[in-house]
Amino acid sequence: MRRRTSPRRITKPHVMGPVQTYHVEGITHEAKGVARLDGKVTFIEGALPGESVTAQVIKAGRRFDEAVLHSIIEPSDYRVDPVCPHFSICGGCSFQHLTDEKQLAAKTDWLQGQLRKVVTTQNFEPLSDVSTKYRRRARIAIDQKKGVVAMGFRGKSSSDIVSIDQCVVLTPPLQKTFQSLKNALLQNELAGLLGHIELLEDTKGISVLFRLNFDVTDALKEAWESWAQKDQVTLYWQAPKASKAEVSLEKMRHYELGGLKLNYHPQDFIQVNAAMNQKMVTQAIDWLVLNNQDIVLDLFCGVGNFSLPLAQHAQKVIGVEVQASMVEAARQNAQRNGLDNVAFVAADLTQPVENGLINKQITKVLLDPPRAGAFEFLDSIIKIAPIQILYVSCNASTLARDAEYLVAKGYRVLRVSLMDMFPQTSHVETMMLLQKKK
Ligand SMILES: C[S@@+](CC[C@H](N)C(=O)[O-])C[C@H]1O[C@@H](n2cnc3c(N)ncnc32)[C@H](O)[C@@H]1O
Ligand code: SF4
Repeated sequence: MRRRTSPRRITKPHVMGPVQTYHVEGITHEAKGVARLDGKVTFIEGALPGESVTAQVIKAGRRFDEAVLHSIIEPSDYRVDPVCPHFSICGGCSFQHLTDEKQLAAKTDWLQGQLRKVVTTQNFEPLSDVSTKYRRRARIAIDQKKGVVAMGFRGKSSSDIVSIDQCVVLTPPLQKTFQSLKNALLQNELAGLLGHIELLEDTKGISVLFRLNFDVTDALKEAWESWAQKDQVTLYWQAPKASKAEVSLEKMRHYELGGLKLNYHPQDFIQVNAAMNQKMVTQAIDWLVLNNQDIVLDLFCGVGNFSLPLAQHAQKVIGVEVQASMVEAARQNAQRNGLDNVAFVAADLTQPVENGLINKQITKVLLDPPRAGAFEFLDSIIKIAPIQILYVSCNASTLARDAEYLVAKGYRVLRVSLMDMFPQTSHVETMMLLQKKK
Protein backbone atom coordinates (compact mmCIF):
# COMPACT_ATOMS: atom_id res chain seq x y z
CA MET A 1 0.00 0.00 0.00
CA ARG A 2 1.38 3.38 -0.92
CA ARG A 3 1.66 6.13 1.67
CA ARG A 4 -1.15 8.70 1.80
CA THR A 5 0.15 12.18 1.27
CA SER A 6 -0.22 15.33 3.33
CA PRO A 7 -1.04 18.79 1.92
CA ARG A 8 1.85 20.15 -0.09
CA ARG A 9 2.78 22.94 -2.36
CA ILE A 10 3.12 22.29 -6.06
CA THR A 11 4.65 24.78 -8.41
CA LYS A 12 4.17 24.89 -12.16
CA PRO A 13 5.66 27.30 -14.68
CA HIS A 14 3.94 29.46 -17.34
CA VAL A 15 0.68 30.18 -15.54
CA MET A 16 -1.68 33.08 -16.11
CA GLY A 17 -4.71 34.29 -14.19
CA PRO A 18 -5.01 34.75 -10.43
CA VAL A 19 -4.62 31.93 -7.93
CA GLN A 20 -8.12 30.92 -6.87
CA THR A 21 -9.61 28.37 -4.51
CA TYR A 22 -11.62 25.48 -5.97
CA HIS A 23 -13.58 22.61 -4.53
CA VAL A 24 -13.07 19.59 -6.79
CA GLU A 25 -16.24 17.60 -7.51
CA GLY A 26 -15.21 14.96 -10.02
CA ILE A 27 -12.43 13.59 -12.23
CA THR A 28 -12.15 13.00 -15.97
CA HIS A 29 -10.79 9.75 -17.39
CA GLU A 30 -7.59 11.70 -18.13
CA ALA A 31 -7.30 12.36 -14.38
CA LYS A 32 -8.16 16.05 -14.48
CA GLY A 33 -10.08 17.27 -11.43
CA VAL A 34 -13.44 18.84 -12.30
CA ALA A 35 -14.44 21.97 -10.36
CA ARG A 36 -16.79 24.89 -10.88
CA LEU A 37 -16.17 28.53 -10.25
CA ASP A 38 -19.08 30.95 -10.71
CA GLY A 39 -20.86 28.18 -12.64
CA LYS A 40 -18.04 27.63 -15.14
CA VAL A 41 -16.36 24.23 -15.33
CA THR A 42 -12.60 24.18 -14.70
CA PHE A 43 -10.40 21.16 -15.34
CA ILE A 44 -7.47 21.04 -12.95
CA GLU A 45 -4.57 18.77 -13.78
CA GLY A 46 -3.52 16.81 -10.68
CA ALA A 47 -6.52 17.66 -8.47
CA LEU A 48 -8.72 14.90 -7.01
CA PRO A 49 -12.44 14.73 -6.16
CA GLY A 50 -13.23 15.97 -2.66
CA GLU A 51 -10.15 18.18 -2.48
CA SER A 52 -9.94 21.89 -1.78
CA VAL A 53 -7.15 23.31 -3.87
CA THR A 54 -5.78 26.52 -5.25
CA ALA A 55 -5.15 26.62 -8.98
CA GLN A 56 -4.45 29.05 -11.80
CA VAL A 57 -6.21 29.11 -15.13
CA ILE A 58 -3.77 28.61 -18.01
CA LYS A 59 -6.33 28.34 -20.81
CA ALA A 60 -9.67 30.11 -20.71
CA GLY A 61 -12.34 28.79 -23.07
CA ARG A 62 -15.96 29.70 -23.79
CA ARG A 63 -17.38 26.58 -22.12
CA PHE A 64 -14.61 25.59 -19.71
CA ASP A 65 -11.22 26.64 -18.37
CA GLU A 66 -8.09 24.61 -17.87
CA ALA A 67 -6.02 25.21 -14.78
CA VAL A 68 -2.87 23.98 -13.10
CA LEU A 69 -2.70 22.98 -9.49
CA HIS A 70 -0.98 25.49 -7.23
CA SER A 71 -1.49 23.99 -3.78
CA ILE A 72 -3.65 21.43 -2.00
CA ILE A 73 -5.51 22.89 0.99
CA GLU A 74 -7.45 19.75 1.92
CA PRO A 75 -6.22 16.51 0.30
CA SER A 76 -8.40 13.59 -0.71
CA ASP A 77 -8.28 10.45 1.44
CA TYR A 78 -7.44 8.62 -1.76
CA ARG A 79 -4.39 10.69 -2.68
CA VAL A 80 -1.13 8.70 -2.59
CA ASP A 81 2.49 9.48 -3.38
CA PRO A 82 3.24 8.76 -7.04
CA VAL A 83 5.46 5.71 -7.42
CA CYS A 84 7.46 7.31 -10.19
CA PRO A 85 9.68 10.36 -9.58
CA HIS A 86 8.86 11.66 -13.09
CA PHE A 87 5.09 11.55 -12.68
CA SER A 88 4.55 15.31 -12.29
CA ILE A 89 5.97 16.04 -15.75
CA CYS A 90 5.99 12.79 -17.77
CA GLY A 91 2.92 12.36 -19.96
CA GLY A 92 3.14 8.56 -19.90
CA CYS A 93 0.97 8.22 -16.77
CA SER A 94 -1.96 10.25 -15.48
CA PHE A 95 -3.22 8.49 -12.35
CA GLN A 96 -0.32 7.71 -10.01
CA HIS A 97 -1.58 10.13 -7.35
CA LEU A 98 -4.79 8.11 -6.85
CA THR A 99 -5.20 4.67 -5.18
CA ASP A 100 -5.55 1.72 -7.57
CA GLU A 101 -9.17 1.12 -6.47
CA LYS A 102 -10.17 4.72 -7.14
CA GLN A 103 -8.41 4.73 -10.52
CA LEU A 104 -10.57 1.80 -11.52
CA ALA A 105 -13.68 3.49 -10.09
CA ALA A 106 -12.93 6.69 -12.05
CA LYS A 107 -12.42 4.72 -15.28
CA THR A 108 -15.62 2.75 -14.64
CA ASP A 109 -17.67 5.94 -14.15
CA TRP A 110 -16.26 7.34 -17.33
CA LEU A 111 -16.89 4.13 -19.30
CA GLN A 112 -20.47 3.97 -18.05
CA GLY A 113 -20.94 7.51 -19.33
CA GLN A 114 -19.51 6.61 -22.74
CA LEU A 115 -21.71 3.52 -23.09
CA ARG A 116 -24.87 4.95 -21.51
CA LYS A 117 -26.90 4.69 -24.74
CA VAL A 118 -26.39 0.94 -25.07
CA VAL A 119 -25.72 -0.38 -21.61
CA THR A 120 -28.21 -0.33 -18.77
CA THR A 121 -26.26 -2.58 -16.39
CA GLN A 122 -24.30 -0.93 -13.59
CA ASN A 123 -22.19 -4.06 -13.32
CA PHE A 124 -19.06 -3.42 -15.36
CA GLU A 125 -17.10 -6.55 -14.52
CA PRO A 126 -13.56 -5.45 -13.63
CA LEU A 127 -10.52 -7.38 -14.79
CA SER A 128 -7.18 -6.27 -13.40
CA ASP A 129 -3.71 -7.40 -12.37
CA VAL A 130 -0.64 -5.65 -10.94
CA SER A 131 -0.59 -1.87 -11.36
CA THR A 132 3.15 -1.38 -12.03
CA LYS A 133 5.93 -3.38 -13.77
CA TYR A 134 3.48 -4.63 -16.38
CA ARG A 135 4.58 -3.08 -19.71
CA ARG A 136 6.47 -5.54 -21.88
CA ARG A 137 6.81 -3.07 -24.72
CA ALA A 138 7.64 0.64 -24.86
CA ARG A 139 8.55 3.18 -27.50
CA ILE A 140 11.18 5.54 -26.08
CA ALA A 141 11.68 8.94 -27.65
CA ILE A 142 15.19 10.32 -27.89
CA ASP A 143 16.48 13.79 -28.54
CA GLN A 144 19.86 15.44 -28.48
CA LYS A 145 20.16 19.19 -28.00
CA LYS A 146 23.57 20.85 -27.67
CA GLY A 147 25.13 17.47 -26.91
CA VAL A 148 22.68 16.67 -24.09
CA VAL A 149 20.71 13.45 -24.64
CA ALA A 150 17.10 13.22 -23.45
CA MET A 151 15.47 9.77 -23.40
CA GLY A 152 11.92 9.20 -22.27
CA PHE A 153 8.32 10.07 -23.12
CA ARG A 154 6.50 13.26 -24.16
CA GLY A 155 5.61 15.65 -21.36
CA LYS A 156 2.22 16.10 -19.70
CA SER A 157 1.73 19.62 -20.94
CA SER A 158 4.20 19.83 -23.82
CA SER A 159 5.47 17.69 -26.66
CA ASP A 160 9.05 18.02 -25.36
CA ILE A 161 10.73 14.78 -24.35
CA VAL A 162 10.96 14.36 -20.60
CA SER A 163 14.27 12.74 -19.78
CA ILE A 164 13.70 9.86 -17.37
CA ASP A 165 16.02 7.68 -15.30
CA GLN A 166 13.50 4.96 -14.57
CA CYS A 167 9.99 3.94 -15.57
CA VAL A 168 8.08 1.90 -13.02
CA VAL A 169 5.39 0.63 -15.39
CA LEU A 170 7.99 -1.27 -17.42
CA THR A 171 8.71 -4.90 -16.48
CA PRO A 172 11.81 -5.12 -14.22
CA PRO A 173 14.03 -6.62 -16.99
CA LEU A 174 13.05 -3.74 -19.30
CA GLN A 175 13.79 -1.22 -16.55
CA LYS A 176 17.28 -2.70 -16.24
CA THR A 177 17.81 -2.62 -20.01
CA PHE A 178 16.57 0.96 -20.16
CA GLN A 179 19.14 2.08 -17.60
CA SER A 180 22.00 0.23 -19.26
CA LEU A 181 20.97 1.59 -22.65
CA LYS A 182 20.73 5.14 -21.37
CA ASN A 183 24.20 4.97 -19.78
CA ALA A 184 25.65 3.61 -23.00
CA LEU A 185 23.88 6.14 -25.24
CA LEU A 186 24.68 9.26 -23.22
CA GLN A 187 28.23 9.45 -24.50
CA ASN A 188 27.68 7.76 -27.84
CA GLU A 189 27.30 9.10 -31.37
CA LEU A 190 24.42 6.70 -32.03
CA ALA A 191 22.17 8.99 -29.92
CA GLY A 192 22.24 11.63 -32.66
CA LEU A 193 21.31 9.13 -35.39
CA LEU A 194 18.18 7.69 -33.81
CA GLY A 195 14.50 8.45 -34.42
CA HIS A 196 13.27 6.39 -31.49
CA ILE A 197 13.94 3.15 -29.61
CA GLU A 198 11.61 0.24 -28.97
CA LEU A 199 12.04 -2.00 -25.96
CA LEU A 200 10.42 -5.40 -25.93
CA GLU A 201 10.33 -8.31 -23.50
CA ASP A 202 8.83 -11.68 -24.36
CA THR A 203 9.46 -15.36 -23.78
CA LYS A 204 12.52 -15.16 -26.01
CA GLY A 205 14.14 -12.46 -23.85
CA ILE A 206 14.80 -8.76 -24.27
CA SER A 207 15.12 -6.92 -27.54
CA VAL A 208 15.94 -3.35 -28.48
CA LEU A 209 15.01 -1.89 -31.84
CA PHE A 210 16.87 1.16 -33.06
CA ARG A 211 14.81 3.21 -35.49
CA LEU A 212 17.45 5.13 -37.41
CA ASN A 213 17.06 8.59 -38.92
CA PHE A 214 20.57 8.41 -40.38
CA ASP A 215 22.85 5.62 -41.57
CA VAL A 216 25.32 4.09 -39.12
CA THR A 217 28.80 2.80 -39.89
CA ASP A 218 29.56 -0.92 -39.61
CA ALA A 219 32.03 -0.14 -36.83
CA LEU A 220 29.36 1.58 -34.75
CA LYS A 221 26.93 -1.27 -35.35
CA GLU A 222 29.55 -3.77 -34.23
CA ALA A 223 30.24 -1.82 -31.04
CA TRP A 224 26.53 -1.89 -30.24
CA GLU A 225 26.26 -5.59 -31.01
CA SER A 226 28.96 -6.11 -28.34
CA TRP A 227 26.92 -4.06 -25.87
CA ALA A 228 23.88 -6.17 -26.74
CA GLN A 229 25.75 -9.41 -26.23
CA LYS A 230 26.99 -8.27 -22.83
CA ASP A 231 23.47 -7.29 -21.78
CA GLN A 232 21.88 -10.38 -23.36
CA VAL A 233 19.74 -8.28 -25.64
CA THR A 234 18.81 -8.94 -29.26
CA LEU A 235 19.28 -5.85 -31.41
CA TYR A 236 17.19 -4.87 -34.42
CA TRP A 237 18.05 -2.02 -36.76
CA GLN A 238 15.42 -0.23 -38.81
CA ALA A 239 17.19 1.63 -41.61
CA PRO A 240 16.27 5.28 -42.44
CA LYS A 241 13.04 5.41 -44.50
CA ALA A 242 12.52 1.61 -44.23
CA SER A 243 8.99 0.73 -43.17
CA LYS A 244 10.11 -2.18 -40.98
CA ALA A 245 13.34 -3.69 -39.71
CA GLU A 246 14.53 -6.63 -41.79
CA VAL A 247 14.25 -9.70 -39.62
CA SER A 248 15.36 -13.23 -40.44
CA LEU A 249 13.29 -16.21 -39.35
CA GLU A 250 15.72 -16.99 -36.49
CA LYS A 251 15.37 -13.45 -35.24
CA MET A 252 11.55 -13.54 -35.08
CA ARG A 253 10.23 -13.01 -31.55
CA HIS A 254 7.78 -15.19 -29.66
CA TYR A 255 5.59 -15.09 -26.59
CA GLU A 256 3.69 -17.75 -24.72
CA LEU A 257 -0.02 -17.71 -24.07
CA GLY A 258 -1.38 -20.61 -22.07
CA GLY A 259 0.53 -23.52 -23.55
CA LEU A 260 0.73 -21.86 -26.99
CA LYS A 261 3.78 -20.23 -28.55
CA LEU A 262 3.16 -17.30 -30.88
CA ASN A 263 5.84 -16.01 -33.25
CA TYR A 264 5.81 -12.41 -34.41
CA HIS A 265 8.02 -9.77 -35.98
CA PRO A 266 9.35 -7.28 -33.36
CA GLN A 267 7.26 -4.50 -34.93
CA ASP A 268 4.02 -6.46 -35.14
CA PHE A 269 1.21 -5.60 -32.75
CA ILE A 270 1.20 -7.60 -29.52
CA GLN A 271 -0.74 -6.84 -26.33
CA VAL A 272 1.62 -4.87 -24.05
CA ASN A 273 0.45 -6.35 -20.75
CA ALA A 274 1.22 -10.08 -20.78
CA ALA A 275 -0.63 -10.99 -17.56
CA MET A 276 -3.73 -9.04 -18.58
CA ASN A 277 -3.58 -10.51 -22.07
CA GLN A 278 -3.77 -14.01 -20.60
CA LYS A 279 -6.71 -12.99 -18.39
CA MET A 280 -8.47 -11.28 -21.29
CA VAL A 281 -8.16 -14.29 -23.61
CA THR A 282 -9.37 -16.62 -20.83
CA GLN A 283 -12.35 -14.33 -20.20
CA ALA A 284 -13.18 -14.23 -23.94
CA ILE A 285 -13.29 -18.05 -23.99
CA ASP A 286 -15.43 -18.11 -20.81
CA TRP A 287 -17.90 -15.56 -22.11
CA LEU A 288 -18.30 -17.17 -25.53
CA VAL A 289 -18.96 -20.60 -23.96
CA LEU A 290 -17.57 -22.30 -27.07
CA ASN A 291 -18.30 -25.87 -28.07
CA ASN A 292 -17.31 -28.11 -30.97
CA GLN A 293 -20.24 -26.83 -33.06
CA ASP A 294 -19.01 -23.23 -33.02
CA ILE A 295 -17.44 -21.60 -36.06
CA VAL A 296 -15.82 -18.37 -34.95
CA LEU A 297 -14.71 -15.37 -37.00
CA ASP A 298 -11.81 -13.54 -35.31
CA LEU A 299 -11.57 -10.09 -36.90
CA PHE A 300 -8.39 -7.97 -36.62
CA CYS A 301 -6.66 -11.13 -35.47
CA GLY A 302 -2.98 -10.08 -35.57
CA VAL A 303 -0.75 -13.15 -35.26
CA GLY A 304 -3.57 -15.23 -33.77
CA ASN A 305 -3.62 -14.02 -30.14
CA PHE A 306 -7.33 -14.90 -29.80
CA SER A 307 -7.71 -17.23 -32.82
CA LEU A 308 -5.39 -19.96 -31.55
CA PRO A 309 -6.80 -20.22 -27.99
CA LEU A 310 -10.35 -20.06 -29.43
CA ALA A 311 -9.52 -22.87 -31.86
CA GLN A 312 -8.78 -25.13 -28.88
CA HIS A 313 -12.48 -24.88 -27.93
CA ALA A 314 -14.37 -24.47 -31.21
CA GLN A 315 -15.02 -26.50 -34.34
CA LYS A 316 -13.28 -23.91 -36.49
CA VAL A 317 -11.84 -20.39 -36.35
CA ILE A 318 -11.27 -17.99 -39.24
CA GLY A 319 -8.92 -15.10 -38.49
CA VAL A 320 -8.85 -11.93 -40.59
CA GLU A 321 -6.00 -9.41 -40.57
CA VAL A 322 -4.87 -6.66 -42.96
CA GLN A 323 -1.11 -7.22 -42.75
CA ALA A 324 -0.11 -10.10 -45.00
CA SER A 325 3.08 -10.78 -43.00
CA MET A 326 1.05 -11.15 -39.79
CA VAL A 327 -1.40 -13.47 -41.56
CA GLU A 328 1.57 -15.61 -42.61
CA ALA A 329 2.93 -15.59 -39.03
CA ALA A 330 -0.56 -16.56 -37.74
CA ARG A 331 -0.74 -19.50 -40.20
CA GLN A 332 2.66 -20.73 -39.11
CA ASN A 333 1.70 -20.26 -35.46
CA ALA A 334 -1.35 -22.49 -35.97
CA GLN A 335 0.78 -25.12 -37.69
CA ARG A 336 3.54 -25.09 -35.08
CA ASN A 337 0.97 -25.43 -32.31
CA GLY A 338 -0.69 -28.39 -34.04
CA LEU A 339 -4.01 -26.60 -34.71
CA ASP A 340 -5.52 -27.57 -38.05
CA ASN A 341 -8.98 -26.08 -37.45
CA VAL A 342 -7.96 -22.46 -37.91
CA ALA A 343 -7.59 -20.57 -41.19
CA PHE A 344 -6.38 -17.03 -41.82
CA VAL A 345 -7.40 -14.52 -44.47
CA ALA A 346 -5.63 -11.28 -45.40
CA ALA A 347 -8.23 -8.54 -45.86
CA ASP A 348 -8.71 -4.85 -45.18
CA LEU A 349 -11.86 -4.74 -43.08
CA THR A 350 -12.54 -1.10 -43.92
CA GLN A 351 -13.11 -2.14 -47.56
CA PRO A 352 -15.71 -4.45 -49.13
CA VAL A 353 -14.52 -8.00 -48.35
CA GLU A 354 -14.61 -11.24 -50.30
CA ASN A 355 -18.03 -12.91 -50.13
CA GLY A 356 -16.59 -16.05 -48.55
CA LEU A 357 -16.31 -14.16 -45.26
CA ILE A 358 -20.07 -13.52 -45.16
CA ASN A 359 -20.64 -17.07 -44.11
CA LYS A 360 -23.93 -17.93 -42.43
CA GLN A 361 -22.37 -20.93 -40.71
CA ILE A 362 -20.35 -18.63 -38.49
CA THR A 363 -21.92 -18.81 -35.03
CA LYS A 364 -19.82 -16.28 -33.14
CA VAL A 365 -17.71 -13.25 -34.03
CA LEU A 366 -14.87 -11.80 -31.97
CA LEU A 367 -13.47 -8.44 -33.04
CA ASP A 368 -10.53 -6.49 -31.65
CA PRO A 369 -10.11 -3.48 -33.93
CA PRO A 370 -7.66 -0.58 -33.67
CA ARG A 371 -8.84 2.73 -32.17
CA ALA A 372 -10.90 3.63 -35.25
CA GLY A 373 -13.31 0.77 -34.50
CA ALA A 374 -14.99 -1.46 -37.07
CA PHE A 375 -17.93 0.54 -38.40
CA GLU A 376 -17.28 -0.34 -42.06
CA PHE A 377 -17.58 -4.06 -41.33
CA LEU A 378 -20.69 -3.96 -39.15
CA ASP A 379 -23.17 -4.53 -41.99
CA SER A 380 -21.19 -7.62 -42.97
CA ILE A 381 -21.43 -8.90 -39.39
CA ILE A 382 -25.17 -8.30 -39.46
CA LYS A 383 -25.42 -10.32 -42.70
CA ILE A 384 -23.45 -13.15 -41.09
CA ALA A 385 -25.98 -12.97 -38.21
CA PRO A 386 -23.85 -14.64 -35.48
CA ILE A 387 -25.64 -15.52 -32.25
CA GLN A 388 -22.97 -13.68 -30.27
CA ILE A 389 -20.49 -10.89 -30.90
CA LEU A 390 -17.58 -10.31 -28.54
CA TYR A 391 -16.16 -6.84 -29.04
CA VAL A 392 -12.73 -6.03 -27.54
CA SER A 393 -12.01 -2.33 -27.73
CA CYS A 394 -9.22 0.11 -26.87
CA ASN A 395 -11.42 3.13 -27.64
CA ALA A 396 -14.70 3.45 -25.78
CA SER A 397 -16.11 6.13 -28.07
CA THR A 398 -15.85 4.01 -31.25
CA LEU A 399 -17.09 1.02 -29.26
CA ALA A 400 -20.14 3.07 -28.17
CA ARG A 401 -20.83 4.08 -31.78
CA ASP A 402 -20.46 0.52 -33.13
CA ALA A 403 -22.45 -1.06 -30.28
CA GLU A 404 -25.27 1.44 -30.80
CA TYR A 405 -25.48 0.36 -34.45
CA LEU A 406 -25.47 -3.34 -33.56
CA VAL A 407 -28.18 -2.79 -30.95
CA ALA A 408 -30.31 -0.95 -33.53
CA LYS A 409 -29.87 -3.96 -35.84
CA GLY A 410 -31.09 -6.58 -33.40
CA TYR A 411 -28.42 -7.26 -30.77
CA ARG A 412 -28.50 -6.59 -27.05
CA VAL A 413 -25.59 -6.07 -24.68
CA LEU A 414 -25.23 -8.98 -22.25
CA ARG A 415 -22.00 -8.22 -20.39
CA VAL A 416 -19.36 -5.51 -20.20
CA SER A 417 -15.91 -5.73 -18.64
CA LEU A 418 -13.49 -2.93 -17.94
CA MET A 419 -10.08 -4.48 -18.38
CA ASP A 420 -7.38 -2.43 -16.66
CA MET A 421 -4.75 -3.21 -19.24
CA PHE A 422 -2.80 0.04 -18.68
CA PRO A 423 -2.91 1.00 -14.96
CA GLN A 424 -1.70 4.52 -14.08
CA THR A 425 -2.61 5.75 -17.57
CA SER A 426 -5.90 7.08 -18.90
CA HIS A 427 -6.28 4.20 -21.39
CA VAL A 428 -9.18 1.81 -20.96
CA GLU A 429 -9.71 -1.57 -22.61
CA THR A 430 -13.26 -2.90 -22.77
CA MET A 431 -14.85 -6.25 -23.53
CA MET A 432 -18.52 -6.31 -24.53
CA LEU A 433 -20.64 -9.37 -25.25
CA LEU A 434 -23.65 -8.84 -27.51
CA GLN A 435 -26.34 -11.42 -28.15
CA LYS A 436 -28.72 -11.66 -31.11
CA LYS A 437 -32.31 -10.94 -30.03
CA LYS A 438 -34.67 -13.85 -30.71
C1 LIG B 1 -5.78 -4.08 -31.50
S1 LIG B 1 -4.84 -5.07 -32.61
C2 LIG B 1 -5.43 -6.67 -32.14
C3 LIG B 1 -4.62 -7.83 -32.64
C4 LIG B 1 -4.94 -9.18 -32.01
N1 LIG B 1 -6.35 -9.41 -31.89
C5 LIG B 1 -4.25 -9.33 -30.66
O1 LIG B 1 -4.94 -9.47 -29.64
O2 LIG B 1 -3.00 -9.35 -30.62
C6 LIG B 1 -5.63 -4.72 -34.13
C7 LIG B 1 -5.14 -5.51 -35.32
O3 LIG B 1 -5.92 -5.11 -36.44
C8 LIG B 1 -5.11 -5.02 -37.57
N2 LIG B 1 -5.77 -4.07 -38.49
C9 LIG B 1 -5.67 -2.71 -38.47
N3 LIG B 1 -6.43 -2.18 -39.45
C10 LIG B 1 -7.04 -3.22 -40.09
C11 LIG B 1 -7.94 -3.32 -41.19
N4 LIG B 1 -8.36 -2.22 -41.82
N5 LIG B 1 -8.37 -4.54 -41.58
C12 LIG B 1 -7.93 -5.66 -40.94
N6 LIG B 1 -7.06 -5.63 -39.90
C13 LIG B 1 -6.62 -4.44 -39.47
C14 LIG B 1 -3.76 -4.58 -37.05
O4 LIG B 1 -2.72 -4.91 -37.93
C15 LIG B 1 -3.69 -5.30 -35.71
O5 LIG B 1 -3.07 -6.55 -35.86
S1 SF4 C 1 5.47 6.45 -18.15
FE1 SF4 C 1 7.12 5.70 -16.83
S2 SF4 C 1 8.43 7.47 -16.51
FE2 SF4 C 1 6.49 8.26 -17.22
S3 SF4 C 1 5.30 8.72 -15.37
FE3 SF4 C 1 4.77 6.64 -16.02
S4 SF4 C 1 6.13 5.33 -14.85
FE4 SF4 C 1 7.01 7.39 -14.78
